[in-house]
Amino acid sequence: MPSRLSEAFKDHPVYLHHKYLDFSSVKELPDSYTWTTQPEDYPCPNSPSGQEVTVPVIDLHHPNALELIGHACKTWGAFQVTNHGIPKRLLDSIQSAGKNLFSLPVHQKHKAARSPNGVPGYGVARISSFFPKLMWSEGFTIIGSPLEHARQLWPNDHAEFCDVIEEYQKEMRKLAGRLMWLMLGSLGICKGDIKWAGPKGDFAGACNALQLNSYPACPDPDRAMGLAPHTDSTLLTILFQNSTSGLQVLKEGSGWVTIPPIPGALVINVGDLLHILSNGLYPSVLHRAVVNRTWHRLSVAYLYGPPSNVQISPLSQLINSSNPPLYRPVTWSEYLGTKAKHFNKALSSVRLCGPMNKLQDVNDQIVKMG
Ligand SMILES: C=C1C[C@]23C[C@@]1(O)CC[C@H]2[C@@]12CCC[C@@](C)(C(=O)O1)[C@H]2[C@@H]3C(=O)O
Ligand SMILES: O=C(O)CCC(=O)C(=O)O
Ligand SMILES: [Fe+2]
Repeated sequence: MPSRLSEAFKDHPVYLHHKYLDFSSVKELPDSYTWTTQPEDYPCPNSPSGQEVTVPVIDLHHPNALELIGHACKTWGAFQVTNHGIPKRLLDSIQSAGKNLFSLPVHQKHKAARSPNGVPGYGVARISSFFPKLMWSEGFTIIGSPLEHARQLWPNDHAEFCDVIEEYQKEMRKLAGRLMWLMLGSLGICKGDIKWAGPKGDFAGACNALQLNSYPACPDPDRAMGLAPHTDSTLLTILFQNSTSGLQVLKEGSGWVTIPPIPGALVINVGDLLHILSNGLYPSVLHRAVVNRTWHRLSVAYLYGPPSNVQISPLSQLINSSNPPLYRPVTWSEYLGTKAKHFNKALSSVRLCGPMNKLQDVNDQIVKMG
């Protein structure tokens, strides 16, 4: 069983046999990037009442932030936060760092290519192998220090990139710990209840991955897909998006709902491990990224999880005779391996027999496309 995050995929290599595209030179969408969709893939974008719906925007200094977050996790599995303490300067810097990286020539980016059974490096989303068509995006994954790959990208000139990434990781770690206690607090869980949060309750052993996503402007956006529908295999994900919209979440009864970029705000997604920890009370959110004809879009996802060897299972405080545990214990590394093998069936594959009609995993509704 792999014990480190960077080894999570060693038993599930992904070989993607295709030439990387120089997106900027493509004038017509190639067939391999053309997604054919059925009308039911696009459920009505507004609520049945005709009212516009959008995920809650929560000021972290609001006196009722805890309750607002609990409600957002239960009903949406996603929300935006403001007043989160991440300086605007750092958000601007991470955006420039991402822009510099993705605007390098294709052959240069390939020098930092992700290996088939590895996690860090440049490449297409790992979930690509589950879809017959390619996604109109490229990504760069960082686990721990960015140094090794940054050196391959900029042999003499990587210090600034590394400094920004390291500061971003440090600030995100603090924010993720804060959000964890707000989310857990809203479930009635207190500091002493989570042993792996460590003696200071700062989740010092938590693991993370940083994913930079680039979505170039696309000649035929209605037939392309930036990032296919998926849930994150995390406790929570903190997502920065530039000023171009594209992120959508699936909301029951409303269909795909766009999360509009708000300057300075960050998007928080509930991941599969929080789904398990909360025994399904906070369901992980199915989301995707669409593309557009005019604007380049950049997003930076901070994927946050427990120490890789800690077993995550439904919290005992949430279990009683009418609420039996719905999931078996699983480590983050093991779950990532399961996801690499079963993708949208990963959550059901760790589910214990239970009242399936009471709670359906969001992944069971995953949209068939391609
Ligand atoms: C920790 C991780 C979650 C992730 C796989 C990874 O090892 C690093 C990349 C992450 C990411 C980002 C884009 C979407 C996603 C589904 C993918 O293909 O790579 C997620 C993975 C995940 O949450 O399962
Ligand atoms: O680009 C986005 O908005 C979504 C990115 C995402 O879902 C991810 O990196 O896991
Ligand atoms: Fe995601």
